[in-house]
Amino acid sequence: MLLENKILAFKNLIQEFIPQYNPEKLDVFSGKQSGYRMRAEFAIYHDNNKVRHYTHDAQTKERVFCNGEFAIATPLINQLMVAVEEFCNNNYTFSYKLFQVEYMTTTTGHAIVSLLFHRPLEQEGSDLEKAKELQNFLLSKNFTEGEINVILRARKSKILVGKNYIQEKFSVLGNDIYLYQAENSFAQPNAEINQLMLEYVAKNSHSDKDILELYCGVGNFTMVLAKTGRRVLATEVNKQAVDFVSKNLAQNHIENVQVGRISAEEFVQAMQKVRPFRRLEHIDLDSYDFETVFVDPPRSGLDNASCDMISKYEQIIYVSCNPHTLMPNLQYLSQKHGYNIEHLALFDQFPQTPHVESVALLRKSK
Ligand SMILES: C[S@@+](CC[C@H](N)C(=O)[O-])C[C@H]1O[C@@H](n2cnc3c(N)ncnc32)[C@H](O)[C@@H]1O
Repeated sequence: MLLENKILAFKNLIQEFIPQYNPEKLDVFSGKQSGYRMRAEFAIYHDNNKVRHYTHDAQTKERVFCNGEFAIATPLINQLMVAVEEFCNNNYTFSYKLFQVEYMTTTTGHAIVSLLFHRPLEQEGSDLEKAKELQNFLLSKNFTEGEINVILRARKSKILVGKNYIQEKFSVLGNDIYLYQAENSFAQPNAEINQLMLEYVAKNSHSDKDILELYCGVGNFTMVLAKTGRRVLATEVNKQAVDFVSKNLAQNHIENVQVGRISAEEFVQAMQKVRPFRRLEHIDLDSYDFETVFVDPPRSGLDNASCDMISKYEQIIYVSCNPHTLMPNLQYLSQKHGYNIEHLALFDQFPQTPHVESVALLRKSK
């Protein structure tokens, strides 16, 4: 889908849900049209003892084979895909129950290749050996000077050769940010656009008081908010992601952030003192003086209780990957809680697809 059409669709939603906002004030950020996807997953088709990567066409739902020809993915993913097929086809007794392969890459040249099987894995035997062989085979191709990590997964078992995370680097308004991105935790798929979003947030989140962050993942935005706010309380439901926030804070020498492993819905209850949570025992909630709330929810957006909770604060920064849930949330926050929508920005994080990312800046009307 062309960017112009996405902008038009976004502006139509603005007019439908928040007609008080002038759509011409929409900022638009775009980047590379191909080679932008840092992570991708493919299903595996078995064809006469050969494996083939495929995905589905979004419109026709038909299988599209894409060995090395998945234009929106990074060149490294495409190179790895060809090599993984070569290895699997030369080792078909290893790959015969393979059903999915996932690739994660960074701009710094690191990669994780995860192979998912419908069969038990031999932890000590040939599967471990094959995983090591695969890693050596991929490294021998000299696609990158970075690390290549290999993971085999099956029901209730996993074989790891290397690490389950890779280090990404962003440069935001002159500051370098290092970010471990972990297998099985969320990572923004488009590094170029993520960098633009980080800069946008850095420019618009200055606070002399504290910042509350919900849905922080491994701390992608947290590292920026730590620089723009006095203190940050970041929360996230995924345990592995929370562990990586701590690692990311440490590698960036950040000390003004606390992290809580709690769902956004439970955090609403914690703030309303409905019940105490052992997982928040290390945090003195009453010591925080929040001025800004930063949210980056999944596609489902925020429920009304979460909107009601965050509406106690002066400023809201809302990052969304789904305009169809963002807009009703903005309507609710402005109509029920008197927020002024100061700015909307659209980021073309997923060129050649209908999806967009957007950021809304809201402030309590005086
Ligand atoms: C769109 S991702 C954003 C992550 C992070 N802000 C980033 O930029 O990488 C949404 C995150 O919300 C987390 N999540 C999903 N449902 C949640 C919930 N009910 N409460 C708290 N976090 C949740 C997911 O694990 C994921 O890390």
